Amino acid sequence: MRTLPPFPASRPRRLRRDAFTRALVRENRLAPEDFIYPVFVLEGTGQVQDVPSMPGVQRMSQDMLFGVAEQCVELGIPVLALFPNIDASLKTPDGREATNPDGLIPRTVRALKERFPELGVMTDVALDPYTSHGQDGLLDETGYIINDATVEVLTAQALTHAAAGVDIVAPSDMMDGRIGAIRNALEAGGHIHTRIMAYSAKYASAFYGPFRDAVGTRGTLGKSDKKVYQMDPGNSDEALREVALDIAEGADMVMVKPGLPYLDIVRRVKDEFGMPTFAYQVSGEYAMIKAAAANGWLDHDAVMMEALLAFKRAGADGILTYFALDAARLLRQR
Ligand SMILES: NCc1[nH]cc(CCC(=O)O)c1CC(=O)O
Ligand SMILES: [Mg+2]
Repeated sequence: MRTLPPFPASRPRRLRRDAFTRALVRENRLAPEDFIYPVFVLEGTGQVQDVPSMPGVQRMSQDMLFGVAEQCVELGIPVLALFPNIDASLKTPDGREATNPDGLIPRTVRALKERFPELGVMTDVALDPYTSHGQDGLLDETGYIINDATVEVLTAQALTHAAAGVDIVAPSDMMDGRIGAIRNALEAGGHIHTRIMAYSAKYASAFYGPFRDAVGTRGTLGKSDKKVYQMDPGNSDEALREVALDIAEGADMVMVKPGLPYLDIVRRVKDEFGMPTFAYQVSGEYAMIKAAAANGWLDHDAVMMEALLAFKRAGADGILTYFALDAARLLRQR
């Protein structure tokens, strides 16, 4: 950092005096194009269910999702991220429904791409919504989550989504080597345009609770955790190794998750690799802001925009956020 002329030549407050100079020198800005909107999909028609731990978020059937997709297009939100709420009767220990070409997600992808070709669609590659135990992979007889056999299923799942026409697959499982396996299979299958957004540095976080309500894995997972594959919250250098591996294996974009408590990781990843870098403002972060605002303890819109701007300042190119519609609407009004 250059040495500055001392006070009173330097008066940093000069540039803060008026809104016009604040705007002129502002280093980071939010735009609707920064957002990816995660949505929860259900079977059926005309279905809309509130998620109590995520006020303002609803699971909905495909037909109800079209209205949301339309709003994204109107507001300039570039991508919808789909997460399924799978019927309990379809959950098995091996999560085989995840590779059903006529499953809920492939059908939803086809329907969305047909009606809204200009809207990007991203899908989650992971087994947790499909397994009867709620883990993101297959278990051995001791209950350990097996890596390589899981990668095979994830690869089949990603191919199923690609065949349905998805634009971006986003493996959120944290198995080793899955990015390379998926990339090779996509190339071999002629899906050369399918982008991979890798959940590269995904931590074993307690902030995912409300999401597990939304996809219905809170019950299946029970008291188990995901610490044998998701990262330890104490680690930072390890995130760089994870990101390096995913880039080497063929990730187009990388992600850090959760968001706000992990902005130091976002900054390190962006500085080290200069890759398109995303952050996931997860369900627990959303729920905290909603709960405080509902109590009148925080100003909802102000805190929402400040938190989202903080991601940009930390170096994120985009943010997965349940606030996408609200924030994009506010940005429109300004
Ligand atoms: N593959 C599971 C998955 N994909 C996205 C989230 C969390 C998203 C959120 O909390 O908003 C999770 C939860 C988990 O790992 O248990
Ligand atoms: Mg990894």
